[in-house]
Amino acid sequence: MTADPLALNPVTGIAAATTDLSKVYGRGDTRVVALDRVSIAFREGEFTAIMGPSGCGKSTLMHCAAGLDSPTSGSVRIGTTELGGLTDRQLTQLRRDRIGFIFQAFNLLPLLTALENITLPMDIAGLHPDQEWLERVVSMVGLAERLGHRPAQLSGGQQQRVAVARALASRPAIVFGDEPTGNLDSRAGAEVLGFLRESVRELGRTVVMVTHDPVAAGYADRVVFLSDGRLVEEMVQPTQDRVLDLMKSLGARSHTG
Ligand SMILES: Nc1ncnc2c1ncn2[C@@H]1O[C@H](COP(=O)(O)OP(=O)(O)OP(=O)(O)O)[C@@H](O)[C@H]1O
Repeated sequence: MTADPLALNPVTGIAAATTDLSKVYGRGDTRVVALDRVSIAFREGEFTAIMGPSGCGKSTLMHCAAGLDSPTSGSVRIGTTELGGLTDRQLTQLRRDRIGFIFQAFNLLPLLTALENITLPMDIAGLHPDQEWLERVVSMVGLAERLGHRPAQLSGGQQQRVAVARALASRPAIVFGDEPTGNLDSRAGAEVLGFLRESVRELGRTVVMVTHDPVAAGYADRVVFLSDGRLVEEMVQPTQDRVLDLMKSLGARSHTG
C-alpha cells in the first residue's frame, strides 16, 4: 500500500500532491504506461525539479498535477481540493486562480505590451490584479522599464521574464514550469532560474519545474527523478555536480537492468 503523502498534514503545508497517480495512453499494441502509481507531495514554499530520461513521464506528471490532463487512476490535489471531483468549469477556474504556468515557448501575444501580456489571464477572468503584488513581481523580474514594449522588442530572456511575471501575477498557490529555460542561453536561463528561486524565497510561492538540465536543477530545493513512469530517487539541496553523478548512476542502473 502506498502511504498517503497528505497524511502528514491534511490541511496546510502541501501545495499539491498526487496519490497513486497512473496515466496510460492508448491500448493494445500501442499501450504506454506514462505514469505508474506516482505519489508525491509538493510542499508550500518549496522549489522542486522533476528530472529523468526522455519519455519517462515528466511532462505527463506535471500536466496531471496541474489539472491540464486527467489521470487514468489515482488522485491529484491542489491544496485540499481533490481535482477528480471538479467539473470542467471548476477545474478551469482552479487553474486560473491558483496555478501559474511557464512553458518552454514564451507564448506571449505579439500585439500586446509586456504589461498587457502579464495581466491578460486576469483580464480575461475579469479579475483585478493586486497592484502592490504586481509591482513586486514586475520589479523582481526587472521589467519595470520595459512594460510598454511588445514581445518583438524584447530579448528571449526578457520575454521569458514576462512569462514568469504572468505566471505569478494572480498570486497562484503553485507555479508549474515545463522546461522554462529550454529556449534560453545560459545567462538568460540563469536569470529566469534566479527569479523562480526568488519567487519561492521572497514571495513564498511553490514552484515545480520539469528540466533536463542539471544546472537548472541545482536551483531547486529538491530534485525528484522519474524512470519509466515511476519515482526512483529524490535529492534534497541538490548541486549541479551531485545531480550529474546521480543521473550517471541511474543511467548505468537502467542499462544493467
Ligand atoms: N498523448 C499521448 N499519446 C500517447 N502516448 C503519449 C502521449 N503523451 C505522452 N505519451 C507517452 O508517454 C510517455 C511519457 O511521456 P512524457 O512526455 O510525459 O515524457 P517526458 O519525460 O516529459 O519526455 P521528454 O523529456 O522527452 O519531454 C512517453 O512514452 C510518451 O511517448
